[in-house]
Parts: sequence; structure tokens; C-alpha cells
Amino acid sequence: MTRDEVLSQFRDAGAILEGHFILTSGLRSPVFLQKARVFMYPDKTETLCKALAEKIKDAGLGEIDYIVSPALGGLIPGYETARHLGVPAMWVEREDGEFRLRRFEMPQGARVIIVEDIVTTGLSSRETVTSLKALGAEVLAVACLIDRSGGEADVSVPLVALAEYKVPAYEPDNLPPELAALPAVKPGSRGLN
Ligand SMILES: O=P(O)(O)OC[C@H]1O[C@H](OP(=O)(O)OP(=O)(O)O)[C@H](O)[C@@H]1O
Ligand SMILES: O=C(O)c1cc(=O)[nH]c(=O)[nH]1
Ligand SMILES: [Mg+2]
Repeated sequence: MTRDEVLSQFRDAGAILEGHFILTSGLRSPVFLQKARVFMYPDKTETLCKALAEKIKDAGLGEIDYIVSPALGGLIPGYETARHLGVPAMWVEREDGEFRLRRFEMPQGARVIIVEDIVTTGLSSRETVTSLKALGAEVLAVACLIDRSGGEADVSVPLVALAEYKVPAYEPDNLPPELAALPAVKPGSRGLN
């Protein structure tokens, strides 16, 4: 899929939101990719994740034992990408703020690809890599649907992005006036009680 085809799937689902958003990293942005509005549609999700699975295969990473995704956003694309790769999918979820593989066993040395929905700073992906390495997994790569950093994010392992879409993000104490004038909302699940 081309970058424009990937972005069209998001645009057609009404998933490219404009306003003032607090991102999971704490950065602020005038654009939010509300992936849940894409994952509402099984056909769109299948199209995107089939293409991501092909890109993962083309990356030549060798045998893959498991896909693991960070909840919540990674759950649906992780499952669907795993389906196209023919491997099982697990997820990590936050417990006391830390990603944990609460419901599954990870065999020592298992070869894992992490599937994320969106990468902005790479923070959530790095947290996922750390949690899986601590269990003895070999993390081959992170794969995501959209890399908002335009290739700049450090996920601590190779990053396979279906599309890059560079979107501005600002430190909260350095906002452009037109962004500061809008009320801020935080759509993601980090820090929710
Ligand atoms: O690269 P980063 O700077 O970490 O940003 C990207 C992360 O932000 C979102 O998750 P969020 O924590 O908002 O919660 P969600 O998965 O429940 O949407 C998204 O699903 C990624 O996991
Ligand atoms: O950085 C984030 O938290 C983030 C950005 C985005 O566009 N979409 C999303 O789900 N999370
Ligand atoms: Mg997430």
C-alpha cells in the first residue's frame, strides 16, 4: 500500500481528528489519529494489517513465534496482523502503570514482533520491548500502521512502518498560540483509572 492509500483509509473512516490533543508522551498536537474509528471497520482493518504483514515478511526478520501488542490501541491490529502471518497474538496491558504480559506465558528465547497502531515518540514501543526482553523474549522489530515521527522515533529495535505521516507535536510549555487557545483533550488510555 502507498502512504496515500494508508492515509485514505484513516481519512475515509473519519479518524484524522483536528483540535488540541494531549498525547500519551505528554506532547500536544493539533492532529490525532483516532485509530479506533478505523478498527470499527473489519474490511479497513484487514486491508491495512494484511499490507503490514506483507511488509513484515519482506523485512526478512526470519521465523516469528508471536506477535505482541500494547493495549489498548495495539490489540486489534496485532490480532489481525498475526492472522495474516499465521502466528499467535498476545498483548501486554498496564498494571500499576507498567506493561505486563498478564494473561500469557512467554517461552524463553521466543522470537517476537511487536505490533503497534501509531508510533509518535516511540515511548510505548520501548516500554513494550523492555517488558518482553525482561521475560527472555527476542524482540525482532516493532511494526506499526503509522509512524507520526516521520522516521525519527527510537523504538530501540528496527521499526517497520506501513506509512510515515509527520505530524507536529509540541512541549506543553511551548505551544503555538492557536493551539493554546483550544481546550485540550486526552483520547488515549495511559493514566486512566
Ligand atoms: O510513540 P508514543 O509516543 O508512545 O505514542 C504512541 C502510543 O500512543 C497511543 O497509545 P495510548 O497510550 O494513548 O493508549 P491506547 O493504546 O489505549 O490508545 C498509541 O496506541 C501508541 O501506543
Ligand atoms: O501519540 C499519541 O498518543 C497518539 C497519537 C495519535 O495520533 N493517535 C494515537 O492514538 N496516539
Ligand atoms: Mg497505545
